[in-house]
Amino acid sequence: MDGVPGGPRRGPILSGVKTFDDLYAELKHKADTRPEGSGTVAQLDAGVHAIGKKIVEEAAEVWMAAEYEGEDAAALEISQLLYHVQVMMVARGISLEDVYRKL
Ligand SMILES: N=c1c2ncn([C@@H]3O[C@H](COP(=O)(O)OP(=O)(O)OP(=O)(O)O)[C@@H](O)[C@H]3O)c2ncn1[C@@H]1O[C@H](COP(=O)(O)O)[C@@H](O)[C@H]1O
Repeated sequence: MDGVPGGPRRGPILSGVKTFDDLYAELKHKADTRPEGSGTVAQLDAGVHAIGKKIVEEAAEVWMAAEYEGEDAAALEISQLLYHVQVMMVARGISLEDVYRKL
């Protein structure tokens, strides 16, 4: 996603790895440009209700993986939950700064 406005930003620890901020910039870019075949665009078109259901589903998968599976499986589910939360942010026009201000 090099060349996408707003990202990528590489820190010393996560060199070469997509960060939370990178992903948000990528999803925002997808929303703005609506490329063919983008799952994110399909999710955005499905709407806030459908995205919300996906968040709940992924949150349950995080819980189950954390309780019954290994760290790698739990990390995968957490990454998917973060993705769907970001899709919701883009759908509702909530920026990273809006959220960071609440942390
Ligand atoms: N990080 C993600 C990501 N995490 C999760 N997902 C979606 O969420 C689903 C979660 O997996 P599950 O196993 O729960 O899915 P499932 O129930 O089998 O899937 P569905 O039938 O609900 O799609 C995946 O199938 C993906 O559709 C993601 N989709 C996209 N990304 C990243 O988002 C960016 C934009 O993606 P596109 O919009 O597809 O180009 C790219 O960098 C992608 O790597």
